Amino acid sequence: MSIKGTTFMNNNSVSGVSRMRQSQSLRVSGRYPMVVSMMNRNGRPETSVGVSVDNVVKEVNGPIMVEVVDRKLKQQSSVVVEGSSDDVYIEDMSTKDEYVTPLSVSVASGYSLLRNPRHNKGLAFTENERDAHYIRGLLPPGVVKQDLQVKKTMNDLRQYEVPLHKYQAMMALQERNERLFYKLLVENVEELLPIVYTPTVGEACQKYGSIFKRPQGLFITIEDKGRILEILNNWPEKDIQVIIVTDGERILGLGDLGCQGMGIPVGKLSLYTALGGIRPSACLPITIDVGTNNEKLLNDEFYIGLRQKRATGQEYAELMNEFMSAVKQNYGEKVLIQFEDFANHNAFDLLAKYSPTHLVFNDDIQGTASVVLAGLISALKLVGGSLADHRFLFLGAGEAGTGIAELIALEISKQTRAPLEEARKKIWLVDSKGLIVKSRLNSLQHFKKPWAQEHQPVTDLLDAVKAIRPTVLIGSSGVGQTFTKEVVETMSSFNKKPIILALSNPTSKSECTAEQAYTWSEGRAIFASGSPFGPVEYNGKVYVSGQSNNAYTFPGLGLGLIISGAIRVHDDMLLAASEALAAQVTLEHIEKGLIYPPFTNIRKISAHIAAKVAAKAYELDLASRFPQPENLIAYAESCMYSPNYQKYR
Ligand SMILES: O=C([O-])CC(=O)C(=O)O
Ligand SMILES: [Mg+2]
Repeated sequence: MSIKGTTFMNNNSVSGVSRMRQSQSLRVSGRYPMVVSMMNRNGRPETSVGVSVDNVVKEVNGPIMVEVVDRKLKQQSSVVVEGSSDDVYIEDMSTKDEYVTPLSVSVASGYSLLRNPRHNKGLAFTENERDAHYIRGLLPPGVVKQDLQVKKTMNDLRQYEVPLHKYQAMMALQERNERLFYKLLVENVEELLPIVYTPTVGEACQKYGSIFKRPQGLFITIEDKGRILEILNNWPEKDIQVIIVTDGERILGLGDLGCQGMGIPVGKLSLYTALGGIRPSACLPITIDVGTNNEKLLNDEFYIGLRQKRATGQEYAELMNEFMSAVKQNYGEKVLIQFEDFANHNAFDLLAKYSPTHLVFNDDIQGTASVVLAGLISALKLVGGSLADHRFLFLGAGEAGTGIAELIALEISKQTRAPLEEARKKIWLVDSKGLIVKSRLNSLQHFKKPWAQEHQPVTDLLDAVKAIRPTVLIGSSGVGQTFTKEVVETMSSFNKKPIILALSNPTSKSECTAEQAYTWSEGRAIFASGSPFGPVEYNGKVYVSGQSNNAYTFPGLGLGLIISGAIRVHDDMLLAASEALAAQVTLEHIEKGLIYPPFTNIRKISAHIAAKVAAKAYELDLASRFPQPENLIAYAESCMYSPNYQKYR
């Protein structure tokens, strides 16, 4: 063996040190930014020439070659690699030996290795690994491949009939063997998405107090004021790239679940890894607990959050401000913060306040919008016309409703060069008080004001459908069964192919089911929903509907922001994400009435979205990683975390 390597682990991030010989080629690979430095014998950065990395200390994203070409390089020099614990490895090009740095010499071994979900492989540890890492005898003698583990675990999961039990089994797997969890998820995405994500995650949040086993993210409470930085430092990972944060006030359409909203950031971040390829150690779920106004939870003996009413106003704002500053201070300006499931009265303000200074986006306002716009672009291939030729009616004028409306208006305005105010006139919103019209202007919340149209008051959805005669009906109200038979029939009476999107989650909050949409429209509706529905048979024909859920874009959007080192999110990036997603819908899908591609290919879809988003970041001068890769799609793919086991030396 020609490299005498030592590696050591500190808080799960890894440094690999390898002594260099003269004229030796080492290939250092890592999927995400790592720092590669040449050191001299005193442990100082080596400045002598002879190393073909252009800088002595270099931040790189993909595999790089560190090649020693000059005999002047001192024998004692070493290459030091610092990166994530997941993917960094060093390969000696002359011998083709591969060294996986995370598990060498002094890293977790023996029993603690089996208890470390990031490195545990269960029965897949080879004979050699069992000897090298002191685990012989701690496992039964059988050695199995990861593929067989996947097969067995899927068989086990399918034995459970109750979705929540499958969810619990998946969470237990994630805490036992992270790579196996992700391999299952990546390879069975359509089957497992409804388990680790919507709709089952909604039920998991409702029962989170009872099913909670181990912390999967950080809890920061209103009582932690002044100590947020300290709390962030308690998290074992330091190199964080994505944070999803909620305060639990509007979890899906289920309302205020307080601290139990944690299931949402945990579930969404597992999709960042499975669907977008962000390495798990770079993902941090956070729940801000300022109390809850949910009386049922406050009186529930198993509730795990603060037992107090929600803090509001200045107290709330100060906590969020400290949080946002601490995150930036700790993880730098390129950490992505995704706001998730905040109530309307905070969501818009937080986004407006922190967009100019932080890399933030709100998934419910912006993520959902980019997915819906993509679906509409596809649907137009079925119904004809351009966006500007259509009339849109929303039930629900909160985050999703106004967010989608605004992105549609932006796209119309871009396509027709009409002012935004003109474009907005194609879009009508109904809230709990009826159609949003000018006469209500004074009493409207600020985010609804741009949507007040000149029209006489209309108090309910059915009358609004009759009055506006929309071609597209979008539900984002969080109230189930509001697209009644009469509403769908009326839509179908003046549209050959009414576009009906029932976006509210989970399934119980869907404005109508797929079956209702197809039956009541006599098979003519172009339908998609936020939570998944199975195929529906109507009049001897099978209808498959799409899932119009932000899960299609946030993983790819996040990946694009990360690989370009974006420092801000721009609306044009959301439009780019929509266009990239719509471009993945083939004629074959369209002919089946599908306005979204299947989730099976989601990693490829995410790479395309990431590439378009990253390209936009470079174009808008918001990127900070240079040089810009030539082929952004291939680059995005090469950066993705692989759930396959690594060989341990
Ligand atoms: O989580 C989901 O399925 C979509 C979403 O963001 C929401 O409904 O709030
Ligand atoms: Mg959400």
